Amino acid sequence: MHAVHFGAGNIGRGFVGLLLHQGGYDLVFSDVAGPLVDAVNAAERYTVREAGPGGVDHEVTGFRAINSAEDPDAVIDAIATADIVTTAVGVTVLRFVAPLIAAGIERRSSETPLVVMACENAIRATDQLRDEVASALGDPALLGRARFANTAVDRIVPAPQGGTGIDVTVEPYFEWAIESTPLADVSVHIPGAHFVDDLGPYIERKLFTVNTGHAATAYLGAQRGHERIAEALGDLSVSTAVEATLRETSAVLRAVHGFSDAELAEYRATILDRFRNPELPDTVHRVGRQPMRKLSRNDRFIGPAAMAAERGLSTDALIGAVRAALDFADTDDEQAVELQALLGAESAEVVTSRLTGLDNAHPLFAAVREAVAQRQSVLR
Ligand SMILES: NC(=O)C1=CN([C@@H]2O[C@H](COP(=O)(O)OP(=O)(O)OC[C@H]3O[C@@H](n4cnc5c(N)ncnc54)[C@H](O)[C@@H]3O)[C@@H](O)[C@H]2O)C=CC1
Ligand SMILES: O=P(O)(O)OC[C@H]1O[C@](O)(CO)[C@@H](O)[C@@H]1O
Repeated sequence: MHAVHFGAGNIGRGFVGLLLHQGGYDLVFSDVAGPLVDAVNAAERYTVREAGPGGVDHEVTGFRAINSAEDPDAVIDAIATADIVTTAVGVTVLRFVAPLIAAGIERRSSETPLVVMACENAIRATDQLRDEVASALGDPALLGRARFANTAVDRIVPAPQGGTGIDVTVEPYFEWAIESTPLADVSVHIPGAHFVDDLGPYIERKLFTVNTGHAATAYLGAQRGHERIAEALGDLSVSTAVEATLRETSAVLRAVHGFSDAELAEYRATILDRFRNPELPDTVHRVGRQPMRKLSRNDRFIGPAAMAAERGLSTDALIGAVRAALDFADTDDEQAVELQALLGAESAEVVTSRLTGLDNAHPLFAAVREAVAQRQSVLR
């Protein structure tokens, strides 16, 4: 059995690659970063080190890497005979990998369908990938040669702290939830993954708790001058605001999906403990990366805040986190630079609709516009 995984980065090596290896798949990583591809090919094994209580080390072997920018044909060949294709490249990059997956599907001769799963922080990321693959296929009927399953992946994998090796440090916790219905006629061996009929509640609970909470910690922490996530949560003003933000998203999750107060409270507490892990070298810059994506319509802030506003639930803490995100001016982050330029160039009304995709009649619009106007008054 073999799997092709796009994106040999943090989650690719530290989570998806590790679990596929444990499931018995040989791994072909596909990446566009030349030095990373070379480093993967120079190694016979790498270590995934779980940092924190109960953490153990895992060895990954049986892998190689292909530079898809230099040798796309080799990637297409690998997909043509693969059992599984996964991605962890960032949701905005899916459209660039889709043509390679489509070409691999066209080149397949096996009767067994190819399993395709996008492991990105976004709702229905695999559906987005499937649509891109469909439009890249010469004959749309060939889509029947693949099975596309949405997933929710959860493990904190910080960026490596210097060095050129491919070992990776992760938290001990992980969760990989996979939609089972599209996979009814194929077998997938991933130990530790769990298969669910309806992924909707899982992905929204994950994105609107883990990712809302993590990003809120990053933006509120950066606003108060903190560098590390664990250190930011040690600041009572940050932890109080983050907890209030997550109480608001929990209220939405309870209203929409029927989770109980007790299970949501336990989920929030576990997550905040994970963020506080002092052994994880995680920074506000990594967790806050790409603020425009994070402020988009269906993502971790505007998604739950819109759902709350539509139901007459409180959004004050979520708007506070959005206000902090608007302050995120990391000059090394392309989207942070673009965001600050947009804030300086356009009216609050225009910034709000471009950034969030909200209609100005939406019940959340005025509160976001007010946060934007506040940020602009500081900038001008
Ligand atoms: N790091 C984490 O803790 C988690 C990350 N995720 C999601 O996983 C995805 C990846 O995140 P990270 O691994 O942290 O980022 P990363 O930046 O460490 O890795 C992404 C990799 O994708 C590669 N890449 C970019 N364009 C590509 C292309 N066209 N073809 C092949 N490879 C390409 C990059 O060179 C890089 O090595 C994101 O969607 C993120 O939201 C999800 C859960 C946890
Ligand atoms: O910032 P992104 O790309 O959405 O993904 C990283 C996020 O995903 C997580 O791993 C949570 O699963 C956090 O580490 C982090 O907040």
